[in-house]
Amino acid sequence: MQEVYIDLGARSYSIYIGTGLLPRLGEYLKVLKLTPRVLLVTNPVVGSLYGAAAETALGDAGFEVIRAEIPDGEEYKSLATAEKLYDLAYTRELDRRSPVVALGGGVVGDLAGFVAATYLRGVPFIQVPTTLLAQVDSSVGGKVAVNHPRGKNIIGAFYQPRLVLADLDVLKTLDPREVRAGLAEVIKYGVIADQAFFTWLEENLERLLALEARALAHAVAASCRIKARVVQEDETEQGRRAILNFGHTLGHALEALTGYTAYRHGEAVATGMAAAARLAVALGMFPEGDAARVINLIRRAGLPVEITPELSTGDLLASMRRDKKVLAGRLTFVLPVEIGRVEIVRDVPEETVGRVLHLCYN
Ligand SMILES: NC(=O)c1ccc[n+]([C@@H]2O[C@H](COP(=O)([O-])OP(=O)(O)OC[C@H]3O[C@@H](n4cnc5c(N)ncnc54)[C@H](O)[C@@H]3O)[C@@H](O)[C@H]2O)c1
Ligand SMILES: O=C(O)C(=O)C[C@@H](O)[C@H](O)[C@H](O)COP(=O)(O)O
Ligand SMILES: [Zn+2]
Repeated sequence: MQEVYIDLGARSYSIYIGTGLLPRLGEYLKVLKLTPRVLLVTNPVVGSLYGAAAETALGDAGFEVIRAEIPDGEEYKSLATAEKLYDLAYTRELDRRSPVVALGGGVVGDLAGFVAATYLRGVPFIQVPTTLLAQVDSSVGGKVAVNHPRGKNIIGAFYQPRLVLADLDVLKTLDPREVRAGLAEVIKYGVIADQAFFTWLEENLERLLALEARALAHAVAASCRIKARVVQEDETEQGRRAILNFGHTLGHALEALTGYTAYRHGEAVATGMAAAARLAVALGMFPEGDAARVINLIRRAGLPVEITPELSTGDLLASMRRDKKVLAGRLTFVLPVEIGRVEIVRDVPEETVGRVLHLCYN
């Protein structure tokens, strides 16, 4: 088992990564000084696979579990779904020390975290991420949110979990498409912060696609360490944290413009990272050979590097103008200068962005 500690003063916590952790969920919660009633938020897919194990673990430790299953899908990461959870929490008399436990991927985690941040102005929140993407990214760092129909994660908060329990065993039941989507965010860490990790990914990608245990453990822990470092430096994204948004300016536009149903988040980010690499080359910031390495690794992971043709450049630009990184109307991108280092670039000319987007249609 590996522990990654994220040092945020009073909001510090540990991320535990290893096998056999889900059956020990109750033990981990017991030391957090909570009241016994737990709201376990999951979805029908994860609930049928792991809900019973989580309930047994919590029950054995003396907790009373109220299980809430939200429908599966990004389109349900919404205020309407959150409202249903508020109703349940109120009806079942959850108090200020009743924990909300998210058992699922990033959709469950972001939504449950948003409810935990806002119900009674904040109750304890625990992340039990069950997708690769959630273990390497969404369960860590405290961004919780729901989507607006037109904009991704538009309604949200910074609200740190008290604990993250990443059990690698649960990744065995993931659909291969979800493994690939998770790898997009893993590749992101190599590009933004760690050239050696990027090279390791080039050399070990097939082991990860095959869910080889040692490779997975390394990739999850390395990713969490990078994310922890960035979040410790800039918890509420006043500046540098935005590097974690590499590939997301276009990625979020693709998700929102397709009604949150066409792309997995990781697939949209993969397309956005390929476009950002091309944009950095067009701006003379990033060597063409390095862009080719980034795009090639994304392709090898079975992820898209081209935009679905029916989305127009105009619609994409309009959506990207509403990105959260935009200040005073200036389009903002996270762009690589070398593998392992990115810069936050404001005022990228729209004409150049439009030209690069054209290169991204298949
Ligand atoms: N808060 C953050 O910092 C952050 C970071 C990255 C992504 N996100 C958000 O995370 C979301 C994407 O998360 P995701 O990729 O995990 O998608 P997801 O939550 O939709 O899960 C993907 C699919 O896998 C299924 N699933 C989950 N665990 C499983 C398991 N162990 N076995 C079998 N099936 C399983 C789910 O039911 C779902 O169908 C997006 O909303 C994105 O915006 C947030
Ligand atoms: O933790 C962060 O910071 C990130 O940007 C991680 C991203 O992978 C994630 O998709 C996040 O939810 C995007 O945040 P947003 O502020 O652009 O909505
Ligand atoms: Zn992301």
